Amino acid sequence: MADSNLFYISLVLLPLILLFLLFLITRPRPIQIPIKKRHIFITGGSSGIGLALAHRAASEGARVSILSRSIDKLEEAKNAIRQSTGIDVAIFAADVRDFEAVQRAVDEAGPIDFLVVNQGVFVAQELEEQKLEEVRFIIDVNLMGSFNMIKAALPGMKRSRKDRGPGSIALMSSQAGQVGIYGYTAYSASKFGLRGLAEALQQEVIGDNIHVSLVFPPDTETPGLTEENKRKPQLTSIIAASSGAMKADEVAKKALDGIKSGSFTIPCNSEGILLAIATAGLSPQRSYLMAFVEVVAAGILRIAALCFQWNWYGSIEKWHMQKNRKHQMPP
Ligand SMILES: NC(=O)C1=CN([C@@H]2O[C@H](COP(=O)(O)OP(=O)(O)OC[C@H]3O[C@@H](n4cnc5c(N)ncnc54)[C@H](OP(=O)(O)O)[C@@H]3O)[C@@H](O)[C@H]2O)C=CC1
Ligand SMILES: CCCCCCCCCCCCCCCC(=O)[C@@H](N)CO
Repeated sequence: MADSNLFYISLVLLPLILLFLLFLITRPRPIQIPIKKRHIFITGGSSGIGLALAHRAASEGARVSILSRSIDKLEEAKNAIRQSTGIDVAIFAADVRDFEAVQRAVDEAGPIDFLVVNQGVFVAQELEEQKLEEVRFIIDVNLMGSFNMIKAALPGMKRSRKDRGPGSIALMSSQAGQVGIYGYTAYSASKFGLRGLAEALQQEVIGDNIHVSLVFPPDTETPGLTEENKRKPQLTSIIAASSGAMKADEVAKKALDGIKSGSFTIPCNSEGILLAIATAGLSPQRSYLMAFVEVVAAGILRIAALCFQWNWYGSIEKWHMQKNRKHQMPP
């Protein structure tokens, strides 16, 4: 009798002790970063997720700047935001691959509170088919372009922190930046790269009251995705369908809410939450409740991950078999 009481007490007590321990040790500490009347600078803000973010930030009362290459698309975005919110955003035409151009834009835009590094290009193709030039292009825009943006904006962001309160640097990764996917060798490499950048950067800028976020969207309905879908390996589509597609505005809402609460990892849909827990690794975690979930679910999610791999390798095998059968067919 006494034994079974002890069993039930520890069943409740042990998780509570773990919860309390995690409450004590999770770092960095929780934070809220207000957005009203503060300056948000969004790269790739003329289309898709970036444009949806600009809309949202403007309607929440932020001062918004957007940067991308095409001035026509920027003007169009500016008009669309003015029509729906009555607010004027500042536009900057620059290629993130050009550091001097990026620096000029940042200087002209004034002190930044929220930097959202969202520009990105994606062409899904097997590495054997993909030209090295295209690999380089993807890495240059997605990864080196992000370095250029952060290098240009960081000194000003640091300087203005004392009078302006906490700041944020958010990077737009992808679920293909949490797990490698067929057809995304270059793209996944560029997005995995952002994670290393973000984890290291957070340690470097925490002392300046700057908080780093990484957003991991699934397939999202944007002009970029429409373009990508025109030539996408079948297996890429099959595997990526493991995670449900979203609308740009839904991703923008998740992203902005996560950024305002200083979350390091920002998943966007329910598969994304599973992925975030399964790939938590050594990423910082501000929420002791999420840390608790990560600890308790680690084993079972590893099993889930292995099931996904089992399913994906099954699809790959089936695809090869069908291809071979076609080849063997008599003319
Ligand atoms: N849509 C999706 O399925 C998903 C997208 N993502 C990521 O979200 C981000 C946004 O994607 P999405 O909205 O779909 O993309 P879009 O193609 O719709 O928009 C991309 C934006 O980036 C700008 N851009 C592209 N290259 C450069 C460059 N060299 N310098 C400056 N700006 C540039 C584009 O403008 P311009 O061409 O005029 O320069 C445009 O404003 C990307 O980082 C992408 O990898 C992540 C997961 C899923
Ligand atoms: C353990 C639990 C696992 C949970 C489910 C895993 C599902 C993974 C699906 C990955 C989809 C990747 C889409 C990339 C979208 C993108 O970035 C492109 N559209 C280019 O823009």
